[in-house]
Amino acid sequence: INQWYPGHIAKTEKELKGQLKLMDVVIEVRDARIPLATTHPKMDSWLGNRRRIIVMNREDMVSADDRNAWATYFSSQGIKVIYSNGQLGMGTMKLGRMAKSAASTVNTRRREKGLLPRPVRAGIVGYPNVGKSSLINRLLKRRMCPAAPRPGVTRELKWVRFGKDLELLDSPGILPMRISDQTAALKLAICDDIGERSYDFADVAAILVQILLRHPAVGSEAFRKRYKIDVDSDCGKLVCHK
Ligand SMILES: Nc1nc2c(ncn2[C@@H]2O[C@H](COP(=O)(O)OP(=O)(O)OP(=O)(O)O)[C@@H](O)[C@H]2O)c(=O)[nH]1
Repeated sequence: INQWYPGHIAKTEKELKGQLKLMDVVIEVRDARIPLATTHPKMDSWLGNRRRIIVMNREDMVSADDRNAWATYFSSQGIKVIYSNGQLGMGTMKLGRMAKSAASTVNTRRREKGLLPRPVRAGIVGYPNVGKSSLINRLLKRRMCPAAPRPGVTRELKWVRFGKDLELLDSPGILPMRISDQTAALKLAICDDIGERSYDFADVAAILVQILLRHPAVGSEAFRKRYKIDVDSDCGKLVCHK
């Protein structure tokens, strides 16, 4: 899987850091199928002491067992997660409430300094194509940002009021992709979270088949049933060819 141009990564990183500075609370959207592959190792250091809420989007694409397992995993690290469906808008009201309460210290501090309270500023960030725009549209119940099934379509900066004490950055912050981690990159390609031009479609398909053949819940029997092909000792490439 190809690396982005270094210049492109540096620009995205700079843009993101500028946006993060403006946020009281950061809503990080991940793909619930591959939550560890849809974050960046530098995320913690970029956040500083800003509060973070992790949104596991595309909850419709994972089983209840997997949802519970990930929730347990994150809560053991003291991280709050919320599941959402950007298409149907599930989880968005709760997210609004969580964002407000996560950043309530902003106004405690302002009051201590004798300042009037101001709306809490929340921003949505995440990898390309994880569902950031869909989620913002759902939160705002309007189609403000273009939601497209194509990675990397959004830009520009504007705050939008959400209720009387929350403001939302209307354009999502895009995390620069960590393509140097090939295991993560492969998962992104498989889940269609990365542009098709960045990888060889046939190679990724072959690896996916290989993974599925070895997976206890799938295996060669599933291939036999679904595609009516015999795949016992075949490699992924051969199965794709069949
Ligand atoms: N199945 C499913 N699809 C979703 C969900 N949320 C978003 N999508 C779809 O995922 C695709 C990407 O959604 P976007 O909202 O454009 O993603 P984005 O993160 O804003 O993408 P960029 O602006 O390219 O960074 C669209 O085709 C959405 O319809 C969800 O919860 N479940």
